[in-house]
Amino acid sequence: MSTTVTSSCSLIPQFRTTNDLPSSSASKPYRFSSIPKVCRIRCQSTSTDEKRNKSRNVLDNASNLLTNFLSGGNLGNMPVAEGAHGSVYKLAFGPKAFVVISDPIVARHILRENSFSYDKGVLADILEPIMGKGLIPADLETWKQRRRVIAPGFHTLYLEAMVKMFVKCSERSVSKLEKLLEAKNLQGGQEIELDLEAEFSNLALDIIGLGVFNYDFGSVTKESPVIKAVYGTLFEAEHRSTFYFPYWKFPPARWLVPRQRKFASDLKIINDCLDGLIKNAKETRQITNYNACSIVGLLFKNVKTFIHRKRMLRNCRKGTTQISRHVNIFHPVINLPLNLYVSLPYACKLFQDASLLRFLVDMRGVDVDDRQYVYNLMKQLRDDLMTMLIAGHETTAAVLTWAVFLLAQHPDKMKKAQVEVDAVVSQGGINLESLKKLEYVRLIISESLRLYPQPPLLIRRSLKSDRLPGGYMGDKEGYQIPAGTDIFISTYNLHRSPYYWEKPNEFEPERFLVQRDSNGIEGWAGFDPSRSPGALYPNEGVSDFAFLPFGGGPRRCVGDQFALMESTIGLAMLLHKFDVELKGSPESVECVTGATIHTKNGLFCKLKKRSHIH
Ligand code: HEM
Repeated sequence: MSTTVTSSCSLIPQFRTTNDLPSSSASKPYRFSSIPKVCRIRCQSTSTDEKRNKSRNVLDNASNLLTNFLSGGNLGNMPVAEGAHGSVYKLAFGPKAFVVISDPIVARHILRENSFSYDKGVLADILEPIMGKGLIPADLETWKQRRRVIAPGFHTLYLEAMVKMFVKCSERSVSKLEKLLEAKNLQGGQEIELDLEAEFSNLALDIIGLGVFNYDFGSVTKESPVIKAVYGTLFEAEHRSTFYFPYWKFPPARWLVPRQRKFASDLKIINDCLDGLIKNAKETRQITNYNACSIVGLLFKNVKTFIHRKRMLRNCRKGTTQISRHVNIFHPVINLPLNLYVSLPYACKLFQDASLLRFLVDMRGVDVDDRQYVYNLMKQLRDDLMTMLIAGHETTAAVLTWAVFLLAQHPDKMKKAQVEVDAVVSQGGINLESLKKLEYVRLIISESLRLYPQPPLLIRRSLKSDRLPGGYMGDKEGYQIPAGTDIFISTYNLHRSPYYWEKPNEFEPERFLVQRDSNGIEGWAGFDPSRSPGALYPNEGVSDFAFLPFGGGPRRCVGDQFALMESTIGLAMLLHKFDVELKGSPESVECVTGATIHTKNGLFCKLKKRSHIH
């Protein structure tokens, strides 16, 4: 049972519904939350009755005391959450104060300008048992090493191979729906009713399994112990994020509490599966002799270019530079033979197994004589894979769910998207190139992420004292915060703020095409798509940190393009075949658990085959 704290503050998410938050129902085992109960707040009332004010003051004083005690400093002049929206405010929550940020200037400071003064705080505490030292919860030192290794994995050739896989997996999902409809037709029915959220969850799981470790969960068509274990782990993450104290940290609880025993056994199933996949990837490793390219390089250009090339290749082998850059340094015309020599073997391998695991194992190498090294490498790989499995699954499923939820309420926009999709499909189908023509579908995905960001909060903890900017309408002097301050950057508030968005609560995918000036907001550069020419999707750069679906700064999502392309393709292929209507009232479905905003009881829809499809 989840407790909802009624507050007059503007901490996200502000729900339109007054329904209770979902309990940890067994019918929805895959719901994942990585944000603790303290974030699960709804703004329901603006009542300022004296009694509540008094108790709030008591709480505020208590939280100040505790925060001072824990971090040796105080939150000084920062306003307390009381009724009004604010850029920066302090929220007394039980015996602890949290700082809530709903301002792009302050978000930019924390995420980009002073990013290395913050770590993941509460989020890391919760995720560490599951993701270990994976990128999301990792401390700064670990993160620096890991990010350098993983980010290059998302290079252009990889994304190209992924697009093909997204199409295949989406076809599998759509064909399952078609079969259901055919069966219904036999009984005289014209449409099927089903929970699209569950379908999207299966699709996203299959895609992430193939994209990250070339493992086909096949969850669209079957269940397996590994899938069950994945959902079980996510379920436990949700429990942990919403429980009052971390009892699981006491070793006996791991044996005595049945759910903790189950969690351990789920983790073991997943880890065994990952270990098997890593072992297999290691055994089938084919060392591409990238250094040999340096000899061929002598034939080309001058010595300076050669040295530069050699350095890039060395880095590439170590995994410290991006393969896309590495491929680019071989000028396509001048160095054609060299280019082919390097990229063909890699491209061939991509054809067989394009997964990130393949890339990480091939590029990093394994010194089989050093057992400790191998152990660490295995552990590191496992944490990385687990992190991406979790980070890339529920988030994408939620984006697709909300996109359909919004489209079903705007049939004109659904039609517009279908016209676009039909044109692209009739000209040869969906691929990386034709994705560029799916502009409206891409905008729909971005607008869904604006209205329903996943996660709705970014969590940080200050590692040292800092002075936050005051932000729009805040204190010009800014706000001093001590080390240890817990911070929530409320993307949900930011994405729906009337200061940065016109008609902020309306579904208007076209808004991303229009420039918006800073509206007199000092320190904010406004919204300007031309700041990121050629980008397929709007980002924090074009909005100067008013649009943060993938975070911003160095700890920005590493899988953003993967996720956006996957969602665009999944949605386009569904809309090509079906008209979708919501079953039930839209107001009754909005709900949240930490990492994703999801529906209360699934997204039940009616699917009708479109008349032009035979
Ligand atoms: C629509 C889908 C997705 C959304 C909305 C999303 C959102 C985010 C956000 C907001 C962050 C930053 C968190 C923070 O600053 O605290 C993040 C980080 C991350 N995401 Fe995603 N993500 C998505 C899909 C994916 C996918 C598909 C992958 C992997 C294949 C992925 C891997 C990661 C990783 C590894 C990080 C940590 C990056 C770092 O700290 O360096 N995400 N994601």
